[in-house]
Amino acid sequence: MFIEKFKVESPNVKYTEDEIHSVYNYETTELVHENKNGSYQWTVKPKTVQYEFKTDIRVPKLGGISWATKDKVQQANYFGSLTQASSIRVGSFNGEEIYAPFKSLLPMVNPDDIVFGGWDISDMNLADAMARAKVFDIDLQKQLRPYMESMVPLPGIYDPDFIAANQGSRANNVIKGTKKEQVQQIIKDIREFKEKSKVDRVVVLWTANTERYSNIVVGLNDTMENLLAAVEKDESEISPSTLYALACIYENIPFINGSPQNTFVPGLVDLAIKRNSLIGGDDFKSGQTKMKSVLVDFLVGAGIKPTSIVSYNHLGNNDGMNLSAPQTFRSKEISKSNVVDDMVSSNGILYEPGEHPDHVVVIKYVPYVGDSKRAMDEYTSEIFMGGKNTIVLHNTCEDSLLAAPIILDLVLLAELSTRIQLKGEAEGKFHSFHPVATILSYLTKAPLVPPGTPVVNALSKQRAMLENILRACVGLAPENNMILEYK
Ligand SMILES: NC(=O)c1ccc[n+]([C@@H]2O[C@H](COP(=O)([O-])OP(=O)(O)OC[C@H]3O[C@@H](n4cnc5c(N)ncnc54)[C@H](O)[C@@H]3O)[C@@H](O)[C@H]2O)c1
Ligand SMILES: O=P([O-])([O-])O[C@@H]1[C@@H](O)[C@H](O)[C@@H](O)[C@H](O)[C@@H]1O
Repeated sequence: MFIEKFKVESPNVKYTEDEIHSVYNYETTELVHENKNGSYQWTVKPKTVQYEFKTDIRVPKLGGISWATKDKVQQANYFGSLTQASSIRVGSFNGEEIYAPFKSLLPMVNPDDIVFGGWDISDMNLADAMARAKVFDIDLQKQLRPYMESMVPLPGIYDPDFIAANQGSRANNVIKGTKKEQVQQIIKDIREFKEKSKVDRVVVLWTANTERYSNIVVGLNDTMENLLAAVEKDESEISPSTLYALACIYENIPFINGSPQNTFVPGLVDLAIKRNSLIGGDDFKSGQTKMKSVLVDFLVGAGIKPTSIVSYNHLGNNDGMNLSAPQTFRSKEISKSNVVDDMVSSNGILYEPGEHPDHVVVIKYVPYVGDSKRAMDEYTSEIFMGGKNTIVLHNTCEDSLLAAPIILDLVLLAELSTRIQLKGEAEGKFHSFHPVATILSYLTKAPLVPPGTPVVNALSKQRAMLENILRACVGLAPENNMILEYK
């Protein structure tokens, strides 16, 4: 059964006009590794830590359509969005499992209230850009055109050294000046957008081209002080994405990197932490990699040993054209390759220390297929008694239609997470989550995490983490799938 909304009645949950306050017992474990009588022993101690959560439920104002296709009249939807189109289990009723919308857990911005704006190094209006992208059906494009042709991107920060040379022909809408002046212009743009649109909050995402990795140089971008000094000196090795992120951190506006490059150089992470300004990324987890973080988790979790993973895809959109350059492809190859590391290292029965599957990533640019990405994967694994198992997957999808709902979720969840405060029993006062937003990891290929903390890529764990944190905010226990009532 499916219900639209619910309210939690518990001594641990209090609803006021402006917030939800919950007291939550976090069940975790404390591990001790000690030498006992000459041999080391691991001791696992169950531990309960009481937290309090406060969620501001005053949802800010961040802007229905049908169209004919060759098959039917298609209604607009948010399929592919975790917050808008997935559900959570709230319990059992008369022997029936009861589910509710994921978004019913906590008040979230209504996507229809989002006002869009942004920058692009191309001055093409969004209606013509929509036509150039060839993603939407023609009847939908015709209906959207009146709303989009007046939307022209603000000039962007362009540096040909960081993206493929083939992008140069579209760079006719760029901010001139030094890097410091460019950052100041982005700040000015943000303030003017906020004033003109009358929105309450702003979230900025990098949905621009994949850049090459920035070189991490001691004295340039390794610390906050060095990075800011480098901007003052107009140092060349500071990428456009890092400059946009810097502007957002100055304005305390969440900045999320939807691409694989290392926008968040160490000095920028330092600054975000110092200013408690949310940063998140990297690289939207939308298709082939999302599947990989499910399949490898399943295989390793089943005691089957993946030994070879080959991920090939070709696509013909502008992203694919930009990725046809070695230096930008390398950024994507890194984010698509590291996604199995946590799952492999979780099973010392299958893998020796340091052992990992052969893993190859190939991306080719084939203009004819446009946004219809064709992904082909081959997973070879060792099974019982020396057997071999090979799984081959073929996956065709409009790459942009997979990414758009991910982008929406990143905006909504980043905004929501800035309204959550928490306090451990040993802490004196409430505080926000750590500004490096690990909570967004379900949506990214290469989750950005606070320095020295674990990276989790297994999709089921990422989703459970996110759902259970939001459940804790309304005093609900983690979903443990035990359903002991029926056992
Ligand atoms: N399924 C997906 O579409 C998907 C999945 C994961 C990651 N990504 C990443 O998302 C990003 C965008 O993908 P896309 O398919 O929309 O690409 P796209 O090429 O269609 O759009 C990128 C836009 O960014 C603009 N641009 C480039 N440099 C800029 C700058 N410095 N400032 C402002 N604008 C700039 C380009 O002119 C272009 O219009 C890429 O990095 C891609 O790797 C996409
Ligand atoms: O998300 P995913 O399908 O694993 O990875 C995709 C790549 O396979 C594709 O080549 C690239 O253009 C997209 O930006 C996206 O990163």
